[in-house]
Amino acid sequence: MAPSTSSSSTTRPRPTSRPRASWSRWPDRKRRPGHDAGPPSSSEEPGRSAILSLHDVSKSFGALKVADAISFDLPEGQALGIIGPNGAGKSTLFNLITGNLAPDAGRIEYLGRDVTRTPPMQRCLAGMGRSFQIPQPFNRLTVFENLLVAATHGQDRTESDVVDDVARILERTELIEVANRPAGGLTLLQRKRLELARAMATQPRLLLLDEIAGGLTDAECTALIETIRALHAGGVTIIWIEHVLHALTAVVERLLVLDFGRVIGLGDPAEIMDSREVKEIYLGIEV
Ligand SMILES: Nc1ncnc2c1ncn2[C@@H]1O[C@H](COP(=O)(O)OP(=O)(O)OP(=O)(O)O)[C@@H](O)[C@H]1O
Repeated sequence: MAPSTSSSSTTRPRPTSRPRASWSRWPDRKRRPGHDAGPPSSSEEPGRSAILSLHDVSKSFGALKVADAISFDLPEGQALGIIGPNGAGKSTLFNLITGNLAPDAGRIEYLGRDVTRTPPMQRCLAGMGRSFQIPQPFNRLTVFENLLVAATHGQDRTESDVVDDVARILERTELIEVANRPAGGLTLLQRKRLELARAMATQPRLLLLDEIAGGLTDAECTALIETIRALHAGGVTIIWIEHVLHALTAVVERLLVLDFGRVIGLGDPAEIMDSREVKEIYLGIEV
């Protein structure tokens, strides 16, 4: 499919009980980028420790290899874009990073700790936030209530503890005007904003965005880019899977290209977009 939008689905885990992680208070969420704890992994940028490192991570579904010895470091504070043809394994990679899938081989480090077998909820509590390709808010709850749930679920915070945070997020994601509207009645752009806001309400240090610009008009996309840019400027590390390339390259500092579960390119966005592999495999241009 041409790089623009995508329609394949991703299953969202629904809140169930309220698991208490033994290290649910780790790390200190007040710390900002550059004040990391734990032994740093090697990073491609000297002086910036890696918030996330993958070492030869592999995953197969039966005979289909969807992650093939994937390795990379993500320096804290960076925005990394992930592109690749449909079925390349991009959402699977997110599921491996967040713990929704277990790798067959390899190691994943987050904030200097081995989290390869750590359950998704504990990774979320440690600051991994995620938006899903298909927004699935609680439709009968208002926008505000959706954010209250996201901000308190599984955490030691009550609704009154999070009200100020939620109000700030409503402003930053431009949802204030619809705060008291049921999520089921929102436009697509508002649903995308709510998806972003719900991820932000979990207080992420690392924010994973899965095709959040898909299906938006150019004007809506521009508005969303500005919101994501502002979040990134506030210090949040981002990994963003996107087929809307102009949106992605307006924000990210590095691009990773996946094809059949393999990393076939990683580096400066302009150089990556100009590479033969991307032109031939992803853009379908004969070089
Ligand atoms: N749970 C699963 N069981 C079996 N096959 C799966 C499963 N999840 C994904 N796949 C397959 O793995 C491959 C990679 O899927 P994935 O959703 O990660 O690709 P993607 O790059 O995100 O694609 P898109 O751009 O269309 O969203 C696809 O062929 C898909 O059909």
